[in-house]
Amino acid sequence: MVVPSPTSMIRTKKTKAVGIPTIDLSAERSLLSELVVKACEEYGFFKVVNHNVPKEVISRLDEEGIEFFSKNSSEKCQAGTSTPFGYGCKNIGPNGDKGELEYLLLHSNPVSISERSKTIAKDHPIKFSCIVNDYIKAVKELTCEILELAAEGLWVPDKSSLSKIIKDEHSDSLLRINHYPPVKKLGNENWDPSKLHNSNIINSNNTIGFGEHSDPQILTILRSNNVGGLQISTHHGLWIPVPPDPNEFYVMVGDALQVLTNGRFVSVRHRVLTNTTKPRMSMMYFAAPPLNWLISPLSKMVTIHSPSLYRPFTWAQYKQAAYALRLGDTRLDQFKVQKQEDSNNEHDSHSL
Ligand SMILES: C=C1C[C@]23C[C@@]1(O)CC[C@H]2[C@@]12CCC[C@@](C)(C(=O)O1)[C@H]2[C@@H]3C(=O)O
Ligand SMILES: O=C(O)CCC(=O)C(=O)O
Ligand SMILES: [Fe+2]
Repeated sequence: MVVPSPTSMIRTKKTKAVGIPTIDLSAERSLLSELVVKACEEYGFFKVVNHNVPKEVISRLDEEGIEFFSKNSSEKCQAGTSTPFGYGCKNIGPNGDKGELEYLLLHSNPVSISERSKTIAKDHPIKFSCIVNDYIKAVKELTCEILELAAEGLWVPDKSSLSKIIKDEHSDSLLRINHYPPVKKLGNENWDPSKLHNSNIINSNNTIGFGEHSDPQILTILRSNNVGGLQISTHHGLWIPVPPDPNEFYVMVGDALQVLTNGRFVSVRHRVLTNTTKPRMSMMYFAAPPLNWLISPLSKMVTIHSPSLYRPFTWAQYKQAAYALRLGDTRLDQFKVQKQEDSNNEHDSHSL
């Protein structure tokens, strides 16, 4: 069932109740597929409960994250500076984006994990890789289950047309563990508005942990400790705080799924604000296609009345475009099919 969770209910100025959908995966399948499609259409975001990811798989990765981030900075830097994989601190991506966080970014490939484990967990690399692999295996199964439900709900003839992209052995999926140390509220005596310029301070209480963006991949499966800060933007541009829940997962529609569904699902824009007293730790599985996978709307999503909105591109081309842009940029614009009138106008202006 989709039930707006009471803690996530907030009221806009027009006193409209807005709640994040929660989907109980133990419900009946035909109902579930409808609910997944509805949540993906309305928010591009929902929470799943009764997800079958074992508690120990989650708690063991949690412990590894806590142990790693409690090390001193020179020890953490030995994990290799993020280019893009390894340890990163404050710098997000290659184009000058910054946030009040540190993170570990890993490729989901077991060979890559095994290599990275030697520098991330020097004294127990094999244990660390097993814990990471177990977590990835479990969340990958959850991702495939959700993608199969989505395909069923969209009445796509081949129910595996989305999940098979993630199941491919060359899938470019990633795992990221983010750690947001608390950022103290500025006392009035320190309050210098000139310092606001170009900084991550958005008001006197919170700083930006991770700036507004959408995830480029197909689906993101997110889990965090009990400290909030994540916010999602509704299709109307309203920011909704997401209540933290260490036992459950949140699911986000990414840009690639927006294309595969020909815009019926829209990737969710989100951001993280830091807490003033407590550290937030979150872990994201970014489910992605193989690099050479050609991404274009599923044929069922293209009709005479809803022609393809995007031109086909490979995941490698999309990644290249994403990495050439800033975090908050809308990268999909570059891949949109131009409307007939636009191209006519363009033609007119050229011929002037
Ligand atoms: C600024 C950037 C960081 C990012 C790559 C990018 O150029 C634009 C997309 C960003 C993002 C957001 C979701 C997770 C992530 C790993 C990804 O695939 O795209 C990050 C990239 C990153 O942190 O390297
Ligand atoms: O840390 C979070 O809760 C979300 C981080 C995020 O959006 C990302 O890493 O892409
Ligand atoms: Fe994100």
